[in-house]
Amino acid sequence: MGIYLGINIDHIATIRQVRGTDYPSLVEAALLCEKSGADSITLHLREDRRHIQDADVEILRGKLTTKMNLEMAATDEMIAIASKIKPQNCCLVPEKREELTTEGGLNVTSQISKICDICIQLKMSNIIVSLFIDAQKDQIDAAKQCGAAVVELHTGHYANATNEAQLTELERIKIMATYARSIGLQVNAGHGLTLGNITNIAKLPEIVELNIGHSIISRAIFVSLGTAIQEMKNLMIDARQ
Ligand SMILES: CC(=O)[C@@H](O)[C@H](O)COP(=O)(O)O
Ligand SMILES: NCC(=O)COP(=O)(O)O
Repeated sequence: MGIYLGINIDHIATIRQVRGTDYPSLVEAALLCEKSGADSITLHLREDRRHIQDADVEILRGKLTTKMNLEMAATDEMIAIASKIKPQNCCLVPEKREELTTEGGLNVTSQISKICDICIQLKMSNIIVSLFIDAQKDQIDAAKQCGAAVVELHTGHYANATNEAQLTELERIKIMATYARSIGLQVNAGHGLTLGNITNIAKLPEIVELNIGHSIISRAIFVSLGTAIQEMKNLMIDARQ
C-alpha cells in the first residue's frame, strides 16, 4: 500500500512572524509543496498564534488543491474556527503555552466525554477527525471510543531517542500501529521525523500518512523546498518497497 506525505508549513510562518513581514508567502509555499509531491498540507493554529494566523487558514482553504489538515487544541475557540473554515481534516493536539514544540500526545483517556463531543461537532461539518496521541493502547482505545476516524501517533520520543532506546520506541509504535489498525482506525504518524530516522517508520505497513515539517523546511535552506520534499518522499516510497 502507498504512503502519503503531509507537509507541515508552520515553520515557514515562523520565519514570517519573527519579523512581522508579509513574506515568505504561505500560499506560494503550500502550492509549491503540493506541486513537489505533498499529499496534504498541515498547519497548526496555535492558541498563542506564534506562527500560523487565522487569516492563513482562511486563505489557504480556498487555495489548496490537495487537503488541509488543521491541527488545533481541543477548545471552543478552535472548534468554532474549524466549523467555519471546514478543512478536510482536523487533528486535535495538546498545547502548552510555554512549550518549544508539542511534547507529547493528547491525553484522551482523561477527557473522553469532551473529546467525544468535539468529534461529533467536527463530524457535523464533514471534517475527518484525527487525534494526535502517544503510541499507547489506552489512548488508542479512548480515541476509538470517542469516534475519531484517525490517530496520528506521536513520533517525537522515537525521533529524540538513539540506539537501543530508539529501537524500543520503534517497536512500541509498530505494535500500537498494528493494534490501532486492527480496531478500524486509520494510522498516521509524525513529529520530529527526518531523512535520518524516516525509513524505519515508513516501513510500517499500517501507517497511511506521515506529517513532517521542521526537518524538511530546514533542509530546504540548502537544497530548495521542492527538492527537500522529493528527497523525503523518495525515502518513504523506497521504504515501502
Ligand atoms: C502537533 C505537531 O507535532 C506539530 O504541529 C508541531 O507541533 C508543529 O510545530 P510547532 O510545535 O513548532 O508548532
Ligand atoms: N503532526 C506532526 C507535524 O505536523 C510535523 O511535525 P514536525 O516535523 O514539524 O516536528
